Amino acid sequence: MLQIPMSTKPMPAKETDRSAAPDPLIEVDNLHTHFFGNAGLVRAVDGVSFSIPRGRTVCVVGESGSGKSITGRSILNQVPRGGRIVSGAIRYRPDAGKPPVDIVALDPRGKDMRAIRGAQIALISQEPMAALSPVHTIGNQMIEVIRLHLNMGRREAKEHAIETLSLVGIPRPRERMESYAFQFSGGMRQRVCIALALSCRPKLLIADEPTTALDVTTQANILDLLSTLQADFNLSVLFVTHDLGVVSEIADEVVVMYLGKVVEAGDVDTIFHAPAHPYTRALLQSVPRMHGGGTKRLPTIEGMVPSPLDRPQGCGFHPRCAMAVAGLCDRKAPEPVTISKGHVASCLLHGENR
Ligand SMILES: Nc1ncnc2c1ncn2[C@@H]1O[C@H](COP(=O)(O)OP(=O)(O)OP(=O)(O)O)[C@@H](O)[C@H]1O
Repeated sequence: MLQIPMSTKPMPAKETDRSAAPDPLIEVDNLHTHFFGNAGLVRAVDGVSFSIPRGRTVCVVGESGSGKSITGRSILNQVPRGGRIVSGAIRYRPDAGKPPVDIVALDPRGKDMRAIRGAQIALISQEPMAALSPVHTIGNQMIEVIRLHLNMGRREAKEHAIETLSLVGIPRPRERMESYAFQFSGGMRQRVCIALALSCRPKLLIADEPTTALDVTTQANILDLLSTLQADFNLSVLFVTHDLGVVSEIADEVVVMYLGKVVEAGDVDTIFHAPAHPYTRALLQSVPRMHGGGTKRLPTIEGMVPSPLDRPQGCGFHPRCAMAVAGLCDRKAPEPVTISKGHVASCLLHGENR
């Protein structure tokens, strides 16, 4: 069964200026990231393409194992042990109008990638304790990162760290510089992680389920904070989540993944109100509604996500798809089809796939 937590607002709420910037910050182009384990090859990311506009939030959604996190790690050029990017491009354009840097072409441990990771592209994840050192004060951790990337002296870096803690809503930030991670509550600790991630004023924040471990009120506060910071710093955010309620509140664009592939992508209103892929429709139907649902049982998607080691032939979703056509969907792999401007779906029932 899908793990999509109850949200108080399952429908889109975000007002967005859609005069889209033509020059995206990041273009992921036909990316393949694989793991080479004893059990076999796992195509965690299997030909993924999408872009992240400047100052916008792109939410990546899908069931567990669909490749959301590994897509984020690939953009950081920090694939976990046993895996690597095998092909594709990740074009990063820090300066609009200038030629991009291909992150895939950079040595993951080299100087150029280290100058980007953490400073220009930063990560916050579900577990703040994993990102924070238990033996160094918050202040020292922030000062170290700031000095490493921003060429500041210790005193200037300290003031910059205090200012950043204040920006994320840490009370008495000068005093709290002396605290250790365990001395903060869960929500405050996630704020500290956001401060650490934003301390070098990155252009892209990769947020991997950052609110999943938090209670509903703290989650809402953190989402509000991210929206404010995004507007203040023209930050782009890649937000990885299971929770379509969260997506409805924060996304500009949505990328729906299944078995390592993008099955549908488009702006948030289109994905919520005119989804084209049966998987997206099934995900949306499985979200509990606060109003109008009566006592009817909630629909869920039949079946389990197949093992990545034993992928179905044809469309990966066909064994669970209510609309699958025998002899077609179990044989032919769908290509992405443009449904309307900015709206793409990979389904054999659409466009040239038919
Ligand atoms: N360190 C690893 N070693 C081997 N395989 C991995 C590793 N990390 C991820 N994978 C595999 O890559 C695929 C994609 O994993 P990923 O973590 O990106 O999924 P996800 O959509 O983020 O899921 P979740 O929501 O559960 O985090 C899965 O099949 C997973 O088993």
